[in-house]
Formats: sequence, structure tokens, C-alpha cells
Amino acid sequence: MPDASEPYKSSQYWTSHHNWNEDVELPDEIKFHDTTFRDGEQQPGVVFSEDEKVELGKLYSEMGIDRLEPGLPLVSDDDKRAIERLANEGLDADVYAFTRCVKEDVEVAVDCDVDGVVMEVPSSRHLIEHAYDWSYEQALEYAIEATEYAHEQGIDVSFFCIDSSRADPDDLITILSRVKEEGHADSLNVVDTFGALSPAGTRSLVNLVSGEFDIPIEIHVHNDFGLGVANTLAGIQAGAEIAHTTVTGLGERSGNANFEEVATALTALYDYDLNLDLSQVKEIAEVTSDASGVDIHESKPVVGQNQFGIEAGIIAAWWNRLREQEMPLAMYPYHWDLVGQNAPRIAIGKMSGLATIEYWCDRLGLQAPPEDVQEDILQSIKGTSIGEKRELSPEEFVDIYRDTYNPEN
Ligand SMILES: CC(=O)SCCNC(=O)CCNC(=O)[C@H](O)C(C)(C)COP(=O)(O)OP(=O)(O)OC[C@H]1O[C@@H](n2cnc3c(N)ncnc32)[C@H](O)[C@@H]1OP(=O)(O)O
Ligand SMILES: O=C(O)CCC(=O)C(=O)O
Repeated sequence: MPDASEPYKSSQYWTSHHNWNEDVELPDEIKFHDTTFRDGEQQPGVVFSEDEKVELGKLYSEMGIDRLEPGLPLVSDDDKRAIERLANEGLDADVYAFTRCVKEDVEVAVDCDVDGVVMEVPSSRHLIEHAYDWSYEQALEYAIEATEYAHEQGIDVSFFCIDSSRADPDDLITILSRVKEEGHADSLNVVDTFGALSPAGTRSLVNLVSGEFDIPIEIHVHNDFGLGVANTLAGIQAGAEIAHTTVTGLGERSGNANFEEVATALTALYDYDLNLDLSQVKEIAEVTSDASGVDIHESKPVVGQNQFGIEAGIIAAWWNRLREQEMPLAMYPYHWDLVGQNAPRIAIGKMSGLATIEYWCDRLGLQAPPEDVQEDILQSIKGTSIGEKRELSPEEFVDIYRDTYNPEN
């Protein structure tokens, strides 16, 4: 447990004290709404099978994700079956279907036994008039009628205004208040469809909406400027209680806010106690990646395979000393166990130093050579790595060691 006077430091993380220089207020409870199987699946080429949605959905729920949005039932019979199966699994997570403001969509969602719907309507006039060929009044009418209809069917309505971030603020507030008064909304989504917000802009927009309405606010953002996670955190800091995320950050264009990163950041940057088993995130990201067919980049925060990798000799020397003194967090912001990652490893390559040789000799039970021989081994490692343009395997290290040094002589 962190010391209350140093909330940025615990056995699991050591982040910056500067994060605590300003008062950061976070909601009492933060929930995760997973949209991997809906918005994530909108990434071109990604297809989750019915069984994959069900199996992964169960894992997400077991890990502690609060809500699943497995799709729009009308997209395919497979999706409808997946939604229905998940809704009837008795999961801890609630199951919501995505719908348009269309009665038929709601009827099919109700048939699937979902707990609620995320019901979308465009809110910016440029989309309403040019992309949908509707009038603003028509959009209002569809939204009021369909949200009221869904409420009458006894399911929750999470009302979702597409392009909230670029809608005229008066138009946005008008849609939200007319729907709340004449239709129905259990919660309101602040939606950055085109990833067009900055963190400050996100705070301002969430403040605008939460200043007008006393119901839960959800934050749904895209990652077009690489700010999906930052904007989700900014929205939460402004009072949004439900974060829409996708596992591995799947989604259209540059994806949605990445679940693993938002959850780890809340935990390690703000000492926030999420009701989640973070130690499962690496494995869950990997099985999701396998099912989606989209690889996890090696440098991806939290779950990338290089998150705890070291090649540079100076850093390898830090690791050798800090490991011996059991001070790993002196050189990492969080412990690998927090997120189910592999322990640090020292790669062998162009950037290696003498500490790399010390580390590998120790690991492989090889006698440490005298310093001049170590220097020869190091130059041979560097030369091979430069020639091959890659890191070397432990077997190649042993070959170089044996070619260069014979402890019998
Ligand atoms: C942005 C979105 O609308 S949803 C998010 C993106 N996700 C998807 O598109 C999911 C994948 N899509 C699909 O499988 C298909 O496009 C379907 C099943 C959703 C629709 O099938 P399509 O054959 O493309 O539908 P089609 O083009 O005939 O009609 C869409 C109708 O929905 C209407 N519609 C679209 N969005 C909404 C909305 N939010 N509220 C009310 N009506 C809407 C359109 O105005 C159009 O109405 P019209 O037939 O009176 O012109
Ligand atoms: O338009 C879409 O893709 C669906 C809505 C959505 O997910 C969004 O607006 O971000």
C-alpha cells in the first residue's frame, strides 16, 4: 500500500510527485465500458467470430470490466447470437447493444435480453445535414422517439451524440436536454468521433455537459492525435464516470482509447483503486490480438513485449545494480507484476556494454572472463549485431564467448 504522504510510490509503482501538485479530483467510482467488439471491430479487416466475442467477453467480465458492448445486433446473425449469449451468461458485466435511433434496432436488442442500449444520433449539423441528409429537427425527433421507446421496453439508455466534440455547443445541449426531458437518457456520452479534442478541450466539454445535467457522463474518444488515453483521463478528471475503451486500442483510423493504458494510468498515476484485476491485462490483450488478427506493437505501452526490455549498456548496468539492491522501481514507473508483464530482460546487441556480459555470464553459469577479454567479447557482439541488424540470441552469445575465451588457458 502506498504511504499517504507519497501516493505516487508503492510496491507496484513509482510515478511522478508532480502529478500531485494540483488537486486532481476523480469520481468515487470509475467504470469501464468495453467497445472492442463494436467500435474496435469497425477497424477495417477485423472480424470477431460469435464464439470469440463470447469467450473474450467472459474474460473481460472476469477481469472486472463493468460493461460490454458486443455489437449492433443488426450487423449479422452472428453478432445477434453473441450479444444474446453474453446477455444470458450471468456475467458480472452488464451487456449493452449498440443501436441507431430506430425502433427495429431496439426490438432486436430487447430480443437479445440486453441490460441496455448505447443509442447513437449525429449531433453536429455538418454530419446531420450532409452525411445523413436529415434536418436537425429530424435528428431530434428520431432521438426523442427511440430513446423513449427503449426506456418503455425496460432497458437502460446510454445516449450517444456522434461528433459531440465538433457540434455547436447550443445544438449539443439542446439535443441532450430535449432527449432527457421528452425522450429518455440514463446517462449521456461525450463523444469525440474524430479524435479532434485536446485534453483541455475534453475537460471543457465534459464540464459543459456535467454542468447542465445531473446524470452519469460517459467519455468515448478516438485516438487520431495519439491523445485517446490522455483525453479519457481528462474527461474522467472533469467528472466522467464511465470510460469507453477497447482492448489493445482497436478501432477505426488510429483506434479508440486503449483499455490497458487507461486502467494502468489511473492506477499508477493517481493511485486509483479500480475494481479490476490488472495482472490479467497482458494475457487478455494477447488473446484479443490473436482473435482480431492485429499484432501488438513491441513498444505498445503496458502490454508490448519491450515494455521491460533493456539493450543499452548503461541501462543494463543500472539494472544489474538495482536488481541486486531489490530496487527495480528506481528505473521503472510500475512493476511488471502489476500488469502481468515479463520481468526485465537484457538484450544482446549493438548497444550492449560490459554489464550485458556480466548479466549473461551470471545467467548462463559462465565464468566471467578478465576485463580485456570481456572487451573483445563486447566488440564481437557489437560487430555481429551491426552486421546482422538485429539483437543476438543467448546461444550466439555463448558461441562468441567460447570463440573468444577459454577459461582452461
Ligand atoms: C454511424 C452509424 O450509424 S453506426 C456505427 C457504424 N457501424 C456500422 O455501420 C455497423 C455496420 N453496418 C452495417 O452492418 C449496416 O450498415 C447496417 C446493418 C447498420 C445498416 O444496413 P444498411 O443496408 O447499410 O442500411 P441502409 O443504408 O439501408 O440504411 C441505413 C438507414 O439507417 C438510418 N440511420 C443511420 N443512422 C441512424 C441513426 N443513428 N438513427 C436513426 N437512423 C439512422 C439511415 O438514415 C438510413 O435510413 P433510410 O433507410 O431511411 O435512408
Ligand atoms: O460513427 C461511428 O462509428 C459510431 C459511433 C462512434 O463510435 C463514434 O462516434 O465514435
